[in-house]
Amino acid sequence: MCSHLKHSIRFPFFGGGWLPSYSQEEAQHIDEELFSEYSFSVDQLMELAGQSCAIAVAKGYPLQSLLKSTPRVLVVCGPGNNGGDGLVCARHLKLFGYDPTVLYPKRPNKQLFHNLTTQCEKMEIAFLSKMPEAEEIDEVYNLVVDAIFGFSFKGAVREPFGDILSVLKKVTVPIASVDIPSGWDVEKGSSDGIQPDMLISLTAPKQAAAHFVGRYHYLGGRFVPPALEKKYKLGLPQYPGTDCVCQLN
Ligand SMILES: NC(=O)C1=CN([C@@H]2O[C@H](COP(=O)(O)OP(=O)(O)OC[C@H]3O[C@@H](n4cnc5c(N)ncnc54)[C@H](O)[C@@H]3O)[C@@H](O)[C@H]2O)[C@H](O)CC1
Ligand SMILES: [K+]
Repeated sequence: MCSHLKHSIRFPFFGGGWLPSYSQEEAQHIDEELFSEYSFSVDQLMELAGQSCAIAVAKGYPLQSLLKSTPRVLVVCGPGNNGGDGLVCARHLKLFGYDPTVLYPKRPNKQLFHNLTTQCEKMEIAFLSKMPEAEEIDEVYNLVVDAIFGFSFKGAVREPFGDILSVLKKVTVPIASVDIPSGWDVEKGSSDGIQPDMLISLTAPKQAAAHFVGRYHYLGGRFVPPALEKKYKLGLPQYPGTDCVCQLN
C-alpha cells in the first residue's frame, strides 16, 4: 500500500511540481511505523510536531505584526494527539513571547496529556472553561490555533466540538490549523468547514491539503528517518538549513 501513491498536490514551492499527499490510512501507517519499527515515543514526536507549529505561527504572524496590544493567541485543543500538539505549541508560543490561552474541553486520562497540561499551567498559560463567542475571539485574540482533530477524525462531529467549530467558522481573525483543518474529511476536505489562513502539515501533507486556500502552508515535523521516507515515497522537500518548518506556498 505504501509503494503506489494515488494522489499528489501541486505546490508552487516546487516550481509548479508535485508533492505526494496521503490518505488517512497511509498517514496512520506511517505514524504507527514511526512508533513500532523506529521506536520513537509519542512524547518525542509530539514535542517536535508542536514546536514546529509554534515556529510556523511565529513566521506567519510575527509578534511585531500583531494588531492587538497584547500578543494573545487562542489555542483550541481536541481529545487526541492533535490536541497534544496544540498544548506543546502553546508552550512554545509562550517561550517565543506570545500570550497563549488554551481551551481543552475533553481531556484524555493519560499521563502524557496530564503532563502537557501541567507544563502549560506551570508556565502560567490560562485555560478557559468554555469557548468564547466569535465576537469576543475577534476582539481579544490575534489568531486561533486549531488543534482539535488531525488525521484520525472520522464521521459527523460530536459535541462539544460541533459548537466549537461553528464558532470558528464565524471568527474573522486568522486560524492556523495543525495537520488538518478540523472537521474536514482527511481526504476530501470540506467546502463548508472552517477556512484556515495557515495549515501546518505534519510529516507529509494529507489529501485534504489540496483544498486549502489560505495564505500559508507549512510542512513541519522534521523527524522522518530517510529509510521511512523512501519506503513511503514521501518525496519531502529540502528543509532550509537547520529549519524545522518548510513553507510550501
Ligand atoms: N506522525 C506524525 O506526524 C505525528 C502526528 N501527531 C499528531 O497526531 C495526530 C493524530 O492523532 P490521533 O490521536 O490519532 O487522532 P486525532 O487527534 O486526529 O483525533 C482523535 C480523537 O478525536 C476523536 N474523534 C474522531 N472523530 C471524531 C468526531 N467525528 N467527533 C468528535 N470526536 C472525534 C477520537 O475519539 C479521538 O479522541 C496527527 O494529526 C498529528 O497532529 C503526533 O503528535 C506526533 C506524530
Ligand atoms: K487540526
